[in-house]
This record gives sequence, structure tokens and C-alpha cells, in this order.
Amino acid sequence: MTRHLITSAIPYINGIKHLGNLVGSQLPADLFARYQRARGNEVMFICATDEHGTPAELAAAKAGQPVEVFCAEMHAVQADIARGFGLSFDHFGRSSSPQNHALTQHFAGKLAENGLIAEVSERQVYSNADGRFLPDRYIEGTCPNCGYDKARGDQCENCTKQLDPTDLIDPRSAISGSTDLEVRETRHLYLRQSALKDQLAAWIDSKTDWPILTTSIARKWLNDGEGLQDRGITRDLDWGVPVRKGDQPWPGMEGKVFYVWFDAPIEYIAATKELTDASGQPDAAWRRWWRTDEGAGDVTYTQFMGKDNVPFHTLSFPATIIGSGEPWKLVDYIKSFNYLNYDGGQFSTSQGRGVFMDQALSILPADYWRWWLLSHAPESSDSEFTWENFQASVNKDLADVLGNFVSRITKFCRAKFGETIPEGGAYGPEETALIEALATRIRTYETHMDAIEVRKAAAELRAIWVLGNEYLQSAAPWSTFKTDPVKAAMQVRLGLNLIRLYAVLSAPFIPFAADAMLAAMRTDDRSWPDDVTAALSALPAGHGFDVPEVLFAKITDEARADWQDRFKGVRS
Ligand SMILES: Nc1ncnc2c1ncn2[C@@H]1O[C@H](COP(=O)(O)OP(=O)(O)OP(=O)(O)O)[C@@H](O)[C@H]1O
Ligand SMILES: [Zn+2]
Repeated sequence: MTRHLITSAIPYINGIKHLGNLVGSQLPADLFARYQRARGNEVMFICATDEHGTPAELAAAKAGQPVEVFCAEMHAVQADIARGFGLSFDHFGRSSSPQNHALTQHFAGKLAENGLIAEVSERQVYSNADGRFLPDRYIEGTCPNCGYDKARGDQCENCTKQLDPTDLIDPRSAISGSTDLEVRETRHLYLRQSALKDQLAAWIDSKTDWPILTTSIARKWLNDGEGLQDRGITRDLDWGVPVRKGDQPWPGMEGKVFYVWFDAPIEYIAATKELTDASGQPDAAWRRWWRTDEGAGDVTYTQFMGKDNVPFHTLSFPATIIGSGEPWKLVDYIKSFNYLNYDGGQFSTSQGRGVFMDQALSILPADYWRWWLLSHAPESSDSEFTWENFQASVNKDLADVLGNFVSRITKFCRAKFGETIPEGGAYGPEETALIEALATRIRTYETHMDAIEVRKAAAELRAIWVLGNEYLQSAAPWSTFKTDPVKAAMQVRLGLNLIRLYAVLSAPFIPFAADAMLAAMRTDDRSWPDDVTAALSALPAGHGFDVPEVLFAKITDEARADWQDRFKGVRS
């Protein structure tokens, strides 16, 4: 048994996530977690909401709620939708938890002790009307790069250029609209990433098996321009983790909070403590996942995220971990994703463009989405969601191949032998060939799943389903039955056992359908088919079963056209 710590990039709290967010982080992480559990390994699968920062404050203001209330409600909404998609987190935490406050302050204190925090006096925009500084998105104005007049203090959405609040032309407060602004001196903490550059570069160089997407983004940030820059880790805001040096006050930093990108990844650790605290376990229970000196030496840690999150996970968070000088677990493998685009454009939360997770669940079961998204995951390049492609893939793969197999074999057996697995007959050459082909493909499937090659694993799984259909077609128990009912019984018994086998293999991709298949076979036996021959006799003659309801309904052209129309605009 191996031990797997798995984290998904934590979704931001400002709204309901879209299908791009899902396939770029939480869903492939869930696939991997479910697979590792199915192989009998010990898994700790962590996700959380990312709750600090100006977008959360602005979203709360727009909703007319105190930010704490907004975040608590939105966390509950996101947790509920995650359950709807079958995301099997061991814990779905909150970056605003007391556990994360304490750990974030702990790391900052250690970094300061080790000389890796610099106090820098800098010029920030201050609003006289609002009586406060205006960091990041609290300030809007005209982009100096493209002239867009709604550029924000951290970035221009139009040309994507990263900005500083002081770069904006004709700046105004995003809170009050006031232009009565001035630039004032304020002191902030910087994480001295540049001092760790060589260590980080050597560490990245040692990761020869990582996806090119991951290492190329890390190298770009390490080397482009003047190389890895120090990073501001504090802000003049109320909402966030108060700046403290461990459990001590930090003189000169009163009233400031840590920047959201400093505390967010620390929440992976804190969320694990949230889990064990909630069940009254001692600290050793979470520390055995995170401290290499307290039991995490044999843990394999895998992170999942979209490409824009890669710099923080390859450089900033490792700088925090390494810089602490303490034996915290560093990530072993970073699986990153390109972007999923929507019907010729980008998904956008702020512009309400695309299909959002709640909407997706309101029109079709989770497994339809899980299957399409995973089998089209944007691994080697960006990929695109189109309704035509979605319809074709659901209808062909799920309805025609897997669903059809289950329906044909169960209905035929009920008609000729009743709802009990029939006895008699022995395997012939066709069955031996099928078992050999299955064994080869299942071993390949495992290889792809171990390597987190999501698309390849999906293709292999589909090929495994196809083997069953091909066997059924050529063995044709409905014809065999007329001349040799004992042989037909053997074929049907094999087919019904294949349903259980398919449920076990498919569960990481389509957990709800897998549950329905196992329920129809009246079994809880989820043992992994290390030995295919043995796996195909798990359900003995005489074992009862039920013909399941339609596993996957086909998507009609009318439904597709209707959704295409409904989701072409902007979410109101
Ligand atoms: N179109 C996309 N395709 C794949 N992954 C994406 C896409 N957009 C965002 N992601 C990833 O989704 C995860 C959650 O993102 P987060 O909640 O921070 O939203 P975001 O990055 O602000 O995106 P958006 O503003 O589009 O919602 C991150 O790992 C991010 O990299
Ligand atoms: Zn611009």
C-alpha cells in the first residue's frame, strides 16, 4: 500500500465555477484520488475555497453582504455542487479558517527568522473619500498599454497585462468611484524569492518527469527578464490573515493582512488540520501527511491546477516551504492543465460566459459531464467545448458502447434464464482471447492512470468497453441459445461479470453509473481486477441481479439545440 496526498487548486470564492475550472483542477484530482483508493492505497484528498483578496470583498459588497457572511454562504454553495459532481474530497476546507490563520502566521515568522522577509516602503494609492488604501482590484482606470477604460489595479482584462495600481491613467476608486486619490508611502513585507532562486532552479531541474507545461512555466518565471522577483505578501486590507510573526505581533504591520496568494496554498496543510480537528484527532493525524519527520516520508504528494496557477505552486509556495527551514512535505508531482475554451471563446466567470457547474447539473447527470470533460481534458493544448462534440461523445461512448452493453446482456438473460446468473458451460477459445485482450488493456489503463495521462486513460477505458460489445456481437448468445443453451449460459455469465468489472474500472471516471451497475449486479465487490480470470468469476451462478434503468439516455438534437441557444449569451 502506498500513501497519496492529493490537492486540487482551491477555487476562488467569488462565484460558482465553470466547466473550465472543474476540468483544470478538481475533476482530474478526483479521478486520481478515486483511482488510488480503488487500488487499495491510502489517500488524503484536499480542496478548499480560496476566500481572501479584493475580488471576494467586491463580490460581497455587490451582494450587499458582510464578506464573512458572503464567504460562508458561497462555501456552502460550492461544497454542495462539488458533492453533486461526486468530487470525493476527504475535506473541503476554507482558507479563512483559524487553522490557516495560525499556520500562515507561523510560516511568515519562520521566513522572517531565516532572513527571507524584507520590509519595503512603497508608494500605494490612497483614497481620501474612502479613508483607505486601494490595492489590486479596488482601483480602476485606463490601461496604459491598450487604452481600455475599465482596467483594474492588478491586471487589464482586455489586454491581460499585469499592472500596478499606480500604472493606471485617470484612476478611480472601485468602491466609491472617487477620483480624490493620492499616492502615499506604506510599508509592506516581501518574500525574498530571489534569495532562493538557485535552490528553486535546482529543484525544478530535478523534476525530469514533470509535464513540460509545468516546468516551462516555472523556468520562464525563474529566468525571464531580471529573473525571479521578490513578491509582496501583505496588503492594506481588513479581510485576510492578520500579519503576525508566528504568535507575536509584527511591529509596523498593524492593521495589515497577508496577500491572498501567500495564505492560499498554506490552506492545503491547514485544511488537513481542519479535518482532523473536526473529528477530535490529535495533531499527529494531520502531521503524518505533511511533516517528513513525523511520518510523511513515504507520502507521494500530487497537485492539480490550471496553467495560470503554476508559478505560485512551482516557485512561491515551495519558497515558503523551503524557506521555513522546517521539514514540511514538498510536492512530488504537479499535474497542470491548459485551458478549456467554450464554443469559440473563453469561459469567463466575471463575464458569465460558458456553462457553470450548477447549470450543468441542472440539465444532465454528473457522469455525462465528467466523462466528456475528462476524455477531452486540455492536457497537451487548450481544448474546446462544443455542444455537438459533447452530444456525439455522450451518445457514442456512454449510450452506444457502455450503456448498450449493460442493457443487452441483462435483458437477454432475464428473457431466457431469468434474473439469476445461469450455470453450466466452460470457456472456449473466444473467451480466452477476450480475457487476454482485457488483461493487456487493463494493464495499459493502469499505466496511464498511474502517470495521470487522463485522455489516454479515457481512451483505454473506452477500448475496454468496446471489447465487451465486440465479444457480445460475435458470441451472439441469442443465436447460441437456439442450438446450445449451456454455452449461451456461459456467455451470459461472463457478460454479467463483465458489468461488475466495468463498474470497478470505470468508477474513477463515472462514479454514479458505476454505483448503479454494481447495485444492478447486487454486489459491493469493488476489488480491482489484478487477475482478470478471477475477476470474471466473482459473481457465481445462482447470484441474482436486476435489469437497471437506462444508464445513459441519448442527447437528442432538439435538446442540444435548446441548450446551445440557452447558454450562448451571458449569465444574468
Ligand atoms: N478555462 C479554464 N480551463 C481549465 N482550467 C481553468 C480555466 N480557467 C481557470 N482554470 C483553473 O481553475 C482553477 C480554479 O480557478 P479559480 O477559481 O482561481 O478561477 P480563475 O483562475 O480566476 O478563473 P475564472 O476567472 O475563469 O473563473 C485554477 O486551477 C485555474 O487555473
Ligand atoms: Zn490593456
